[in-house]
Amino acid sequence: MKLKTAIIQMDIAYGHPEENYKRAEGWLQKAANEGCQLAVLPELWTTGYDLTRLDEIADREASQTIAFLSEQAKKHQMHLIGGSVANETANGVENTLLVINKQGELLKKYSKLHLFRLMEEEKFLKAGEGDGLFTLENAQMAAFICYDIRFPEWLRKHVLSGANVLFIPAEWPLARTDHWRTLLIARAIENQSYVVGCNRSGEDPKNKFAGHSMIIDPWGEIIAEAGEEEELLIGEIDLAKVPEIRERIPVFEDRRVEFYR
Ligand SMILES: NC(=O)CCC(=O)C(=O)O
Repeated sequence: MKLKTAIIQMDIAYGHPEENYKRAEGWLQKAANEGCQLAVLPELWTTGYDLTRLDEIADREASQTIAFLSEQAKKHQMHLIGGSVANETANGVENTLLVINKQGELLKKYSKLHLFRLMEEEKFLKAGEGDGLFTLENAQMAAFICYDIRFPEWLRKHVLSGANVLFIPAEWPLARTDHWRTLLIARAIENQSYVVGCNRSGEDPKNKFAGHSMIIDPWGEIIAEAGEEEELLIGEIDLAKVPEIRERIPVFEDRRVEFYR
């Protein structure tokens, strides 16, 4: 199965959800015009990191964003890894990723497991407690959010459950571009899986962001990589490559878990 995939490396209007819905609508139209079957949005794309105003701008139960993405998915017949949003729940505000299929159905909500202190997430957000697994087009996939990629054991747990396409929406600062690129490539090589990292571009009052979204194949080869600026990045995910690579180097057969359980 092959999936023509669009990464929407957009700039985000700080604290302005209505403006960001408009921007995302424009980018999704462009992805549809290019014949993409799946599109990925960045982390916290409706609000950016305007965390001190979450009481005004968070999306209650992510309902407005789910309605928006569902309509867009149906209109363009495109699966959406709908980035993440500030999701106001009874538990507090979570940083929640949404997966919507092309029929407009919500397949998955995943709330960021590891909160990132350098951007004060722990002061304003509640950490999630669920996994990132979902099935799309009969293939098992998983999604994570930004800082989560620094925890290889978390991604590996999903790969051992069968996921072999790993999506990572992010707001990763320019100051650590090398970490972003290196960690994404490493996660692809060690898990012999596709890695699709969707970062934002632009800046907010505290950070300039790296861009450099990437699609990396299970051998670790970069299929597509964006620059720092806004861009619609397109590449193909070919699931047949996964068993091919796992046969070439049978890492999963060679594990000796009795020594490192
Ligand atoms: N939004 C984030 O989780 C940023 C993570 C990050 O910058 C890092 O270095 O890790």
